[in-house]
Amino acid sequence: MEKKTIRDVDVKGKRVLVRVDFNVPTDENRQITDDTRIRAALPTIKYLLEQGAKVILASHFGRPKGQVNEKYRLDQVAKRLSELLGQEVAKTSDCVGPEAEAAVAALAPGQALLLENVRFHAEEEKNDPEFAKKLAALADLFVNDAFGAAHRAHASTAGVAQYLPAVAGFLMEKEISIMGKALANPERPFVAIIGGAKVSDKIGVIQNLLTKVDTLIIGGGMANTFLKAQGYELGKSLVEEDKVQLAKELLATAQQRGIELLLPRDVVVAAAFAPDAEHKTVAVGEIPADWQALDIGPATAEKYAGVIRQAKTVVWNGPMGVFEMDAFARGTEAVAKAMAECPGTTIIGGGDSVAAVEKVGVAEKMTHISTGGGASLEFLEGKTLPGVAVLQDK
Ligand SMILES: Nc1ncnc2c1ncn2[C@@H]1O[C@H](COP(=O)(O)OP(=O)(O)O)[C@@H](O)[C@H]1O
Ligand SMILES: O=C(OP(=O)(O)O)[C@H](O)COP(=O)(O)O
Repeated sequence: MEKKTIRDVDVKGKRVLVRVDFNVPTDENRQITDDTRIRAALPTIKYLLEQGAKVILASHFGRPKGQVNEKYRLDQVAKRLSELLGQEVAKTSDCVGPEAEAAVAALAPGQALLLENVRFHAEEEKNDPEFAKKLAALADLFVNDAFGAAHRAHASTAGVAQYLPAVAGFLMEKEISIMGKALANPERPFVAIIGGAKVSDKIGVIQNLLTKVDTLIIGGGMANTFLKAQGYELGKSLVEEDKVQLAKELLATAQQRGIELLLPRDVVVAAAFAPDAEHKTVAVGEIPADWQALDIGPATAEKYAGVIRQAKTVVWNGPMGVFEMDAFARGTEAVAKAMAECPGTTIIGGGDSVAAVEKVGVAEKMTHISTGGGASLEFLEGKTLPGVAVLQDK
């Protein structure tokens, strides 16, 4: 369903409440270590300012559990945003109440302010209607640009839309249109690569993708459970014993539907789960009893890369191995490089895979890198995201 966006409404002179996801990583000195999410919201913010709107930004930051916590104030974010916009962005010390109301009343068209962390109020995550009403009372229009938080049915992501007309910002529009098109109407061959630690985290994603893709590539720790389902011995590798039966069913489903499901044929095994552990490449049938598989092997990586390069649409979520340790990062790097070489639509679904493409230095080569980890997973599961559902249809 196509959603109305800020292009479809008149915003001139209006007070516009924009929910953004400024939940950025910071270091121990509260300095922002990656401002991607702030940059990603700039097109929406700049457009609204240029159109003469009064822009009121709201975001969560961390998980302060409904209480004021100095560690989770948004001052650094307001500072960085001011630098990126080239204009001062005021910041309030609470997201509702007299100070916030006064700050909004003082806004001129073309000015922006950032409200304090909405999660300082327990009512936010409870999606409390009275709290949503207070937030809504600050504005004339609600714009949701927080794709990364769109899987949360909270007051500032969903509740406010009960009281204000609600439309999508440009980031939200981009996320749902690129990933939506890939799922609904992909150019084929459509290849999905799913990795990461556990099958249990991605059951829904695999099930949904098995109704859409031509080829499903599986790597990372979760591949072990599938290999176990095929009868291989995995030694000390991470295997979810209680998911082996499910893996068998998923393998059968793929076969029935004529979907190619690729699993590792060789793996890098290590004598211990450590960066400097002794390691070697073996065929999947030859994993020593005391060793563990921590990466896909070179033959598997080459096979996967070949399939990825030929694809017209590729979606990737989750690393192929323990890529944080250099010795077990080759498989993930090979997938990242193949994605960069693929001339089709290439989509990275958040989480660790984003870190992997950045490490390899190929982030700019991707068609789209989602700003949401959990949100993109739920999107790929085919779920309706609450923060999207509340927006007006076109
Ligand atoms: N073979 C493996 N054995 C153990 N852990 C693995 C293996 N392959 C990948 N991992 C781990 O999986 C983690 C990422 O999993 P996950 O959180 O599911 O991915 P994402 O964040 O991309 O969704 C990484 O920390 C990585 O080290
Ligand atoms: O960082 C986020 O999620 P992500 O790590 O899954 O991308 C979002 O800002 C959502 O945060 P939350 O998981 O505390 O609701």
